[in-house]
Amino acid sequence: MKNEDIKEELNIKEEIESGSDNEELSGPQTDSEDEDSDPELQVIEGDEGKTKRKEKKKKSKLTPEELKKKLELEEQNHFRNEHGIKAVGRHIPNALRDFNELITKYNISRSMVEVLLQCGYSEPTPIQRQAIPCLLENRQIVACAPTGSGKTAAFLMPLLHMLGAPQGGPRALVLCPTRELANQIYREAIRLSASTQLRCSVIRSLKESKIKEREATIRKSDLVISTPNRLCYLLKQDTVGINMDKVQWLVIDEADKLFEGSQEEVDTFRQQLDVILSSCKSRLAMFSATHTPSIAKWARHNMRGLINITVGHRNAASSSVDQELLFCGNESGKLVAFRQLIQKGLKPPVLVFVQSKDRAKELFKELLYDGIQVDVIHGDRTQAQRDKVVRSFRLGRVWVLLCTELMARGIDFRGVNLVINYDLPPSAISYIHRVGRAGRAGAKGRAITFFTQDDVVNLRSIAAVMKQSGCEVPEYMLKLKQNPNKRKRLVKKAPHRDKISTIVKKPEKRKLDSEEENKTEKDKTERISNGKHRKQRKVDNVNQHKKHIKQKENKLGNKRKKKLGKKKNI
Ligand SMILES: Nc1ncnc2c1ncn2[C@@H]1O[C@H](COP(=O)(O)OP(=O)(O)OP(=O)(O)O)[C@@H](O)[C@H]1O
Repeated sequence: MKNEDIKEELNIKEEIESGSDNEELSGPQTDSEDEDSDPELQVIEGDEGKTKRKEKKKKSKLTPEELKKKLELEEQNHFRNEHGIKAVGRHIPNALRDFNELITKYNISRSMVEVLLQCGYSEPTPIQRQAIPCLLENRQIVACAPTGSGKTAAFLMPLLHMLGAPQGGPRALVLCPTRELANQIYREAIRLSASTQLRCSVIRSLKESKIKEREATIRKSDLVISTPNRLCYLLKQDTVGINMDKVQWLVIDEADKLFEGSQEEVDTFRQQLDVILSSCKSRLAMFSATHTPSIAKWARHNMRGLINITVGHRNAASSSVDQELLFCGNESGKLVAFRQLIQKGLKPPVLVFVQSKDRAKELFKELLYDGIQVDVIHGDRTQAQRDKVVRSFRLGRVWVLLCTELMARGIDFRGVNLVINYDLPPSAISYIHRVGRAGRAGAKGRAITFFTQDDVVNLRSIAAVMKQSGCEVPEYMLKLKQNPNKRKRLVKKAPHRDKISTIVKKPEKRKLDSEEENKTEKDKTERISNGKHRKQRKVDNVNQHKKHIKQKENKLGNKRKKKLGKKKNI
């Protein structure tokens, strides 16, 4: 399947991103400010066809300085091509050759770079090569790079350098969609800021009793990490005196997630973003492994001097994950297939995705006594339980972690060998993030996606993503007919599936039970009152029968008396 088809499948229109050199941070940009209408705009990409187009440009004589610039640009183009980096915008900073350049060119302290090396980061990943210099040169960016490619350090590293010495009070904010991810980013921030005096904090608890305490911590922090909900809640508290005036940088991780969902959810996030942006005048950077038209449009209109960075193919699954589809027929077939995988021997850690909290609970009940160290995480568990499960999984105490979409984005569990999509993901975007929990930081991983006859509607887009990342997919899947309306509905509401259970059904009893359940209250009272009538009728009948016997007895008695009387009279 061609690249264009995949974009169509993902419902993603290729948009022409624009940039402006104007360093003002807000105010709308006109749509005419696109790359074609701007002769100064650089388009740097891994596609040779586009570079050839540039060669056709006027062949005027260049001054030595212009020639030097041109050669440097060509060299940079080549370097970016080698690393699959595409950048669109004006005056794009050169990509990093190595971490040493941070010291020589950007004055980053040697101790900070040494921390990177201690973390095992011997050389920058492609997204780090391009995003770090952009942020260090104060450019607003929208960055799209594969799952597990080091986007977190790509924004934390420059933020921590730019914050410099601690000043007490938030000057950089990182927003992300889940608390688990916020905790993870916080941990990475602590690790990377080890050589500094900077204070980092994550907004965790919103219990009334804890607000004051949390507020005090945040007031002292230089870098704050939060979900939008929690931050907005804190900002709305009358008592809270968090000053956001000093915030210079706002980073939105998993940005497309916060811009997706129902219209209501998107509107809520945009309102939250407005609240946050109105309380600070910061520069903005957005990161994700997937990119949608809505985010491109929003960024084009709200981010001045924007640079769009893409690594590899946009909206592609990580090429280091070996992906396969497994037809299971129906829901009970899935459980059989899962148990067969266990029998063959699963190599932990394994992540298993299901579509809802209820299904996560059902599958957990089923697997609890299967002899594997299994646990479950979903939105109905308390924060303490969720934290404990994540910790146990990281420590290897839990081998198989059952989870919902909650864990699909951003979560970095070292060495996840296998991701099982027990339920087919609702969209290709969700699929990319779920399978991206394996095969991180260059490691190899595997993903198995179960599907049944009912899942065919979503299969083509997922098969297309698989094919693009080099996996084998049956040809017929790429030609399956699609129903866009049904697909959209599935993204909003998970399809109905039979309960995950191997408990043997007792059809007769179950039928009676379900009949009972289906009865309305009126039916039930009618039945009760009918019952009463029947009982009453029975009593009445018995009484009548007794009366009748008595009457007969009486009659007989009278006859006898008369007879006796006659005899006495003789
Ligand atoms: N330069 C580097 N060299 C080696 N490993 C790195 C480097 N940068 C980051 N990593 C490691 O790569 C792993 C994935 O990084 P990270 O979680 O930032 O990925 P991501 O791109 O944000 O993924 P996702 O899209 O799933 O959120 C982490 O374990 C991190 O420690």
